[in-house]
Amino acid sequence: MTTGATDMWDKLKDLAARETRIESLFAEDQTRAQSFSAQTGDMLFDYSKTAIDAAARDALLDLAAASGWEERRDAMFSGAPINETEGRAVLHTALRNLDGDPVLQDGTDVMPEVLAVLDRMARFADQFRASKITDVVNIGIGGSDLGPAMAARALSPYHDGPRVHFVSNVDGAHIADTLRGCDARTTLVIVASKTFTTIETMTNARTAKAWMVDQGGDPATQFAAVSTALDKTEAFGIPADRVFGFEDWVGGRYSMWGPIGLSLMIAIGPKAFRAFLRGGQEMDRHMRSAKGTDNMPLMLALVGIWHRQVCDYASRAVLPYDERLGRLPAYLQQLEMESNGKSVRMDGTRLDIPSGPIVWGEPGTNGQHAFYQLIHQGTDVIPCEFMVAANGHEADLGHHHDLLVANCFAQSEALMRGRDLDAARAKVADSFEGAELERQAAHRVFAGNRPSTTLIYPLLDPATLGQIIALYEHRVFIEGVILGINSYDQWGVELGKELATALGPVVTGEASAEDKDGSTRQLVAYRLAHRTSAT
Ligand SMILES: O=P(O)(O)OC[C@H]1O[C@H](O)[C@H](O)[C@@H](O)[C@@H]1O
Repeated sequence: MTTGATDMWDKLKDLAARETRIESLFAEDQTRAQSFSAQTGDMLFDYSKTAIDAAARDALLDLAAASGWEERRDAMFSGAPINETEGRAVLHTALRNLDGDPVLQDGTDVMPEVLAVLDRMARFADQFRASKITDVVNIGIGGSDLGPAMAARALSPYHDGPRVHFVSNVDGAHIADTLRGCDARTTLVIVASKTFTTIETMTNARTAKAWMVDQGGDPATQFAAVSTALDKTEAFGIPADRVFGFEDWVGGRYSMWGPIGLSLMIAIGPKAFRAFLRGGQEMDRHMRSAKGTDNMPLMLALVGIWHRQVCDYASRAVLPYDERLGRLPAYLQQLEMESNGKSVRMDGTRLDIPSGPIVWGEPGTNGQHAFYQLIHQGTDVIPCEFMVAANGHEADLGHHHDLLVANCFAQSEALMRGRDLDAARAKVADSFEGAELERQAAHRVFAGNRPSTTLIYPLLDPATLGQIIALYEHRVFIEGVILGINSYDQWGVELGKELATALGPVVTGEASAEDKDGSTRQLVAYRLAHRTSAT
């Protein structure tokens, strides 16, 4: 790290060491809520309930400027190979560039092909939406599963096509439980895999094919594929007219905007799918044009940097007050942790500050009755990222939504304000006295001063979901640039895959475990001793 950069981090650490009381920032600045928020369109991102004050924000903005994130952004959009360890461009934004402005990759405009594939997807989706098909089974994992699975659930009010199911796990339970509810004669299977080599997906795809043949369906007309590896889809026996290709400049966890989103498009229809893309495109435009504190992805990223790398909080909770965003935390886990969970910088040197945080969460209000205890009173500070719509889709259940919103706002207020010892004493004064009162009161103290942000929007419609996902993608990108890491590779997933391949014949007894460690040998021995069937 350069001396200048070290100084910036040191300055930020000093600013964090002041242990600012968040509530007092509101007392000092009547306009704090407005000035520590960013807005784009109807969407509001409020980060005023954090300890970031004007000095801290300026220092964070200096850090961002020094990282050269804007040049890096422009390089990304212009098709430069910013994924330097794999020598690839990062152009998932082209998939939502609906107006078709040229995007050059190696001197060739990718947009005609992108838009042609989108049109083909739409024709295909319309054809199956109007057919006898009752069920669509998307077989994929990681980036070939989480995006469409998350969005199909998020956008269920727009779902007017066949049922969609998502099978990812190599655990036979997943495909078995899914296919049990489907009729092989009216089911479309989409095999979604960027590489078309992923063991889970290929195993599930072969099982689904055998099931279809066995149950009277026709894989020749009821299978489709989404991949960058067209030779492999052909070898699997899927005719070219039912294969949707994309290029290696789309990372797996950034791929739901293109053909990987086919299952979603069949569920909600091409029009709603395009609205989703349009939302993403709007966020791209905002991220490319809004300056400084007006730039929502930049501010979301800087809040992330402040909490993880400056304040050293190890995790962040994503807490959507929206039941339909139940898979968003899992989606963001891949997006954020696979992108920024790196210990080595782009130049091969060691990262000497923390990598990206642990991302986790569940929808509210459910989490309130489960793990929020620790967020409020545990010894670790966990920055919370709340999100909520001003309106629900259930017009006749407006009172539910009122309660949902009230709970969301109450949590950020409670985290910030806490409850001091006097207030805790007052709570129990009627029931206890003396030493017992003190003891009981101590348990009811909330330290408060726990940071949170809130993202709020009118309604979770397709365009809004597109905005949210693109917002988080850009946040990950900017954080990655500031850390100096490559957010677009994932070498950390390789070793386990290699060892699993080697262990395949060991766990069936065909190969010896003798070169393994004692624990692995014990586990293999247990498995073989208790194995009831050889399949
Ligand atoms: O789409 P596929 O090639 O089947 O890859 C599916 C997933 O598996 C890999 O192990 C990567 O960790 C993910 O980034 C990827 O999304």
